[in-house]
Amino acid sequence: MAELLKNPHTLEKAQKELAQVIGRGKLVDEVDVAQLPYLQCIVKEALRLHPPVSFLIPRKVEEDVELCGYTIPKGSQVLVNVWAIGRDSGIWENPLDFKPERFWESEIDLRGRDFELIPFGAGRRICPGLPLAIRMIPVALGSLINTFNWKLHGGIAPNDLDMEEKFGITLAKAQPLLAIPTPA
Ligand code: HEM
Repeated sequence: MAELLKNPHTLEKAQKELAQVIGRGKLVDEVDVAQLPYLQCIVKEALRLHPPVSFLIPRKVEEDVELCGYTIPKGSQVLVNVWAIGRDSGIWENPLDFKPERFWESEIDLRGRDFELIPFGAGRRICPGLPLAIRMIPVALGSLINTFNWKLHGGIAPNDLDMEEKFGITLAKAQPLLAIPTPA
């Protein structure tokens, strides 16, 4: 929601897609999501820039491993910084821009298959809540933006919205988002 309110053209584009596919003012149903590719791109882009779990569960290396020219000795603890991967300019063009369109023509998926986008982790300890989350996030977000018009509290201009983050076990917005809904 914060990124959508910071980037009103993206919000408008998502609302337009929803209006065309399910009709303005309606709640999104799980079956609608497959027909809402832009909404799905928004979810990917939000999880790329703001992964709620910024470090994966630590892994321990069971035997010496050679990886990309590095030797990782047996017994090492490996911490995977998903937050940094999502902002790596060697992988993403203009990584700090919120640009859901980067996923339009892309096959990159967030189910742990493409290591540049692993907000749910990967492998044996991948998040078991993934199937629930990837169904519920677009339903909840899509319903919020399709049934209400939104503006920032206190007349804050979109560009001035404070997006600072607070690191903890999960990543949170340092300043809570204050947004005002009016019925669509
Ligand atoms: C946006 C939503 C969510 C995100 C981004 C997320 C992300 C993650 C990540 C990154 C991990 C660590 C995976 C790894 O180290 O490879 C994890 C683990 C876990 N998640 Fe989630 N999660 C989400 C929602 C959920 C939900 C809805 C549930 C439960 C209903 C859940 C339950 C768990 C559990 C139990 C683990 C530990 C799994 C293990 O250690 O074997 N998560 N999650």
